[in-house]
Amino acid sequence: MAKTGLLVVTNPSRVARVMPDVQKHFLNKLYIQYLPTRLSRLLTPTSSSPSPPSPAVFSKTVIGMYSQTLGHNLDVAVLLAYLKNPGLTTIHTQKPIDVVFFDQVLSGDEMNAFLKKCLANVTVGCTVVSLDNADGEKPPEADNDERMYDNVVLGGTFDRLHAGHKILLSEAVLRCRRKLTVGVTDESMLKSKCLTELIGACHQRMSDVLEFLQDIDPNIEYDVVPISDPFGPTIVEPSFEMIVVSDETLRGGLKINEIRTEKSMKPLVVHSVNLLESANKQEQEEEDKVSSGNLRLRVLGTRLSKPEPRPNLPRLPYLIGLTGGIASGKSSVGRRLEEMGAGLIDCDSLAHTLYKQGEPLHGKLVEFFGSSILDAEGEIDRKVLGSLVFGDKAKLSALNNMVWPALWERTKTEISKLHACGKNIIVVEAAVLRQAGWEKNCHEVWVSIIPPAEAVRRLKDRNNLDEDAAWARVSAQPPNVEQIIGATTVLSTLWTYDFTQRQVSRAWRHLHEYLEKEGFSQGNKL
Ligand SMILES: CC(C)(COP(=O)(O)OP(=O)(O)OC[C@H]1O[C@@H](n2cnc3c(N)ncnc32)[C@H](O)[C@@H]1O)[C@@H](O)C(=O)NCCC(=O)NCCS
Ligand SMILES: Nc1ncnc2c1ncn2[C@@H]1O[C@H](COP(=O)(O)OP(=O)(O)OP(=O)(O)O)[C@@H](O)[C@H]1O
Repeated sequence: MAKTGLLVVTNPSRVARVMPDVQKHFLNKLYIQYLPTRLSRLLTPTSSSPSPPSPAVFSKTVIGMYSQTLGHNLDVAVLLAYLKNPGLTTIHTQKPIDVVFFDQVLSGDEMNAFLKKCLANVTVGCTVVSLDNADGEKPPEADNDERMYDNVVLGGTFDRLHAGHKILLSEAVLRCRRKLTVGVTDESMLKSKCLTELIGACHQRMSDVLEFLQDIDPNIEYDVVPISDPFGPTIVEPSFEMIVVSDETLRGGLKINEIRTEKSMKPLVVHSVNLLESANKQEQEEEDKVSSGNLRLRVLGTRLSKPEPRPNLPRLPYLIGLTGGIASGKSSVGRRLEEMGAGLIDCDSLAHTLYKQGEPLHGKLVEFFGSSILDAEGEIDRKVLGSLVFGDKAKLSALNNMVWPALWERTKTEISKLHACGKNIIVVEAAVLRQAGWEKNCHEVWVSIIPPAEAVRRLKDRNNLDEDAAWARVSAQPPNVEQIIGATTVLSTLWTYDFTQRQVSRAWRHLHEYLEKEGFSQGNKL
């Protein structure tokens, strides 16, 4: 079950040291509360100090704490409400806390008193752990930019909210007194992003941002809005005072100010944060910075969802429908799976055998389309047939209605043959898997994707098509976002052959783990 922890730190430089102990508790979410004044202050509050420091002084501390949790695969949220309002005596979290860690040795009484008095949301069996870590590391320096603003703004895509995003959002919250507006890019702005198909829906990203913000400081007003250009509300709303950007988006902030000045609006204070570098690059294809693109790359070849139950199918042979757009690399993925031990059926090649003279389909097609589709030897000329159906929906659908059922019958025969030869996992590679409704005949679907522009490039190379003809082919197909709906595994052949191989190996390994866990093997070799 998902577990949530709270790490109470008195020395923020010690987070990295205590993380391995925290990890032993199998958490998936970790709140961090930095208490610059000692715990005893929270337990026996006196009147708050006459002039608490500006929360902005904690900027480097907060950034430092996020950096120290990198590589631990945990959803971390550094709580800011208490740092902004030292008079608060209770720590609020949206998720109930199952375990509280302290970065210092405390008595059982002290820890239980903290649990009772200072935490608003704990589970019934919440436990406390005192992590014995000697002092040593110096706390980070305070930030000397102490300015705060009533109205702060920032923007982003915020896919798979990561530590870089959280730093940016925290910088805004620390400096915001009243209202924070966050622009979240809608689908129209994502076309050029790598693996754009794997970016979450705009409403989901907006709700993740809002949940994070309400966790770290529930005491300011949030307005999270979709944006469909790089400026969002910043060029129409005069009340904004400060914008938070990073080194890489600084130019966007400056452009906003150019436009505001042209429109006689006060320019924004542009607060820029350094890019957070990645601590654990897992693939050489990843960027050096912490990024959503890296997280999307890591998803390739993993299991995205549980397959829908298929009570209509025998448990073995286990059938994987492999599909994807034209030139997306289906065949090369299929071949790799075959090398790893799967049975492979290439429906495209199989279809060609059905067109041969003597096959029932041959006669049916001649009857429907006429003998003009035959070549001198009496074989069906697929090019001529293609030209008859291309651009004529009714004819294309008539052809499909003849070919698809016959092709699935032949596929079933091939499946039986491969199973009889000992293949318990069989890959059915078919470009038309979805359109023909064959996903229901398979236990699960895997999809290979590449950006449309790359498909065009490959078609020009491989099929000698000109640019327009290549685009016509690519555009006639269902887009990648539709192809991946319900797929358990997504792969992409956009990078090197070696990276494709690593994705396929990962997918094959994860599939075996899943099949073993679900009892598909029943003693059979998979
Ligand atoms: C057009 C914009 C909003 C699109 O956002 P983008 O797709 O880059 O968002 P993404 O989710 O990748 O990142 C969001 C923000 O976090 C920053 N960020 C991302 N990774 C990191 C990191 N590792 N370290 C620090 N900051 C990071 C980005 O630089 C960006 O500022 C952005 O690029 C931009 O130009 N921002 C400046 C202007 C602005 O904020 N406009 C909207 C105002 S509502
Ligand atoms: N990293 C890569 N992994 C696999 N294939 C790649 C890669 N890079 C380029 N390609 C090329 O992409 C082209 C398309 O691959 P393939 O024939 O496997 O696709 P396909 O989806 O089966 O195509 P189609 O449906 O058009 O028959 C091939 O020419 C292949 O060499």
